[in-house]
Amino acid sequence: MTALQATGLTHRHRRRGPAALDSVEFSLPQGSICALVGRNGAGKSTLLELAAGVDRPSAGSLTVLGGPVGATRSRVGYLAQDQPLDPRWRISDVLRIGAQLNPGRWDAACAAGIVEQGNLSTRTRLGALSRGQHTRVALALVLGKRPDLVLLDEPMADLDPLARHELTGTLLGHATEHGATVLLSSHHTGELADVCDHLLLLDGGRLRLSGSIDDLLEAHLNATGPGGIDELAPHTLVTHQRSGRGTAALLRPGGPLPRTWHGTAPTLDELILAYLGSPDAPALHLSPAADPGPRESQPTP
Ligand SMILES: Nc1ncnc2c1ncn2[C@@H]1O[C@H](COP(=O)(O)OP(=O)(O)OP(=O)(O)O)[C@@H](O)[C@H]1O
Repeated sequence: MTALQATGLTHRHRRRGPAALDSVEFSLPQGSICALVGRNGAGKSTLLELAAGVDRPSAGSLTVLGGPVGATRSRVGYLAQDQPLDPRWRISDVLRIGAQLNPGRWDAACAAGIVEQGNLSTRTRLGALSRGQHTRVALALVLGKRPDLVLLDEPMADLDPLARHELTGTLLGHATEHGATVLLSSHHTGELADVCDHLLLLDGGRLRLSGSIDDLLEAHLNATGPGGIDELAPHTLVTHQRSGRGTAALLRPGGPLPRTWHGTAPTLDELILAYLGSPDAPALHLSPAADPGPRESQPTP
């Protein structure tokens, strides 16, 4: 089943303003853990807000857990970038409200466990917490709901490395145990390969890369060789650099490399940086396995 399906998804925050999302199309299989990446202002938060039902798309459609956004909201957990929790509340108030708002779904032990892991007393007021501790409590509220779809807007930004490690483990444990789908935005691209199996890369409101990370990496090569890029004509160049010894390129192979060239598999970090640094490289959308196969599209000027 598809957890999230966007068709022609377009959103303007102001009626005549620029499109924060422009004709975005993707489908995210249930159970996937998807990284949502892009530069500042790329449209990541906007996409998460639409999926969470905070805002409605200006055009196109978004299907969540097989239904319209409003109909499935009780099964969706959303952690916004600015978590709007009252600083006067104690942690115990948050856990109580979580239980009240989610009758029949609330996992008190899971929520309490996330709080305890951070050595936090439930009597502490939210206003007395550091940003990272505040994020931990907000995550307890989101995961305690046992959501089928977890939407996280830069959840790890304020966390120390150990807390990041612990909460990533908790998140993956939740996803595995409940077959939940996770969509998380992040600027920590180096850490995503260990956590995620799918990727959505947004740039200026347009989707530039989508698909399973394994398939996307397999579709690219780091190529180095003594000649210039004129020797790489059958391949789709994403980025290239001339150095003293020749040329280094990240490309989509369109056949074997020239004999004097050497190819290695890129890392996810290299792939993301290459696309972010090359706004004119053509987009690549690799559909989930059940669909007919790769669709390539040229960016619209
Ligand atoms: N409430 C709003 N009113 C008007 N424009 C907005 C609003 N929220 C976002 N935008 C604009 O929409 C575009 C996408 O913003 P969005 O917050 O979705 O980007 P982002 O990828 O999450 O960025 P960041 O990495 O900085 O969090 C930006 O140009 C931003 O200025």
